[in-house]
Amino acid sequence: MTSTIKVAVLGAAGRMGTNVCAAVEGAADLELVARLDAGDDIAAGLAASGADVVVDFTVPSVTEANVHAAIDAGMHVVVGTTGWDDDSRGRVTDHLARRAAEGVALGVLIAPNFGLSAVLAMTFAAKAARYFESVEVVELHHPDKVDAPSGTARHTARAIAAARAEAGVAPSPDATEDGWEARGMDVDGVRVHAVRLRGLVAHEEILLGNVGEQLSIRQDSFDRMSFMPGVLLGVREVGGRPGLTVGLEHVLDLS
Ligand SMILES: NC(=O)C1=CN([C@@H]2O[C@H](COP(=O)(O)OP(=O)(O)OC[C@H]3O[C@@H](n4cnc5c(N)ncnc54)[C@H](OP(=O)(O)O)[C@@H]3O)[C@@H](O)[C@H]2O)C=CC1
Ligand SMILES: O=C(O)C1=N[C@H](C(=O)O)C[C@H](O)C1
Repeated sequence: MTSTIKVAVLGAAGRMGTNVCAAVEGAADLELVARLDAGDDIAAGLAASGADVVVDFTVPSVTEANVHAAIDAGMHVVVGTTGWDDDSRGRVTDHLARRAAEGVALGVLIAPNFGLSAVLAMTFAAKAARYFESVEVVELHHPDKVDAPSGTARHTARAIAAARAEAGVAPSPDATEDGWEARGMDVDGVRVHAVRLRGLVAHEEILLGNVGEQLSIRQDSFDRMSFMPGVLLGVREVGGRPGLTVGLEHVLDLS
């Protein structure tokens, strides 16, 4: 008989956390052992839970501390929260290496987006990026989102920039002088624009242009249920992937 994976959810009362708790409870091979949220003692709650895997959908200001607490507790981690950069990811990699040296092999998966449509849109955009003179990213979200641009848009822009650099493609042409906020945020040389609109959930469009033609790659998450298959896949897979993995595309083997 195979044993169930015990799961603790951080940010359990939030928009994503609520859905994750329900998805875990609905999966026969998973067991929800803790719902922790703001005001809880995360380290004590994790220690009491006996979780195998911790899922974090909290806020950018606390997610890194939560991940380190989970690693200290000897638990694998699946992270959907945004706000990560090279420095914070590096500290997680170092912490995992120290734990591995102690004989505790743990996996952390940080995925800016767990939606299949979003992961595929990012992958297709990176593949197309070398063939177009211009490329820009537009992300569109609900107005209760605390950060901008989205983690997905940053991840998309980074992947596009890396693909263009590898192919030796010139920067997108732009005659605008410096200081024009309307041109969006420069993420590794790719312009990213953020829309906040009541009624939206999570959406992204990547625009690629050449003389006389345009390719638009668009994905829409109309419901947070769209993220759940990816989250559950991450929970099932993270224990078999020691170290830090960034992006669900690596778990899906789309890279
Ligand atoms: N990777 C992906 O596929 C997706 C990622 N996201 C990201 O997930 C994150 C959460 O989004 P969303 O659910 O919409 O946000 P919510 O604000 O609805 O949920 C966040 C929850 O975390 C709680 N929280 C705050 N501080 C702590 C803490 N120290 N410990 C534990 N819990 C805490 C909040 O409590 P309180 O409200 O009381 O402060 C709240 O209940 C965001 O970064 C978002 O961008 C969202 C959707 C998909
Ligand atoms: O806050 C959200 O809602 C979302 N956040 C993630 C992001 O910033 O990319 C993922 C998705 O876009 C929904």
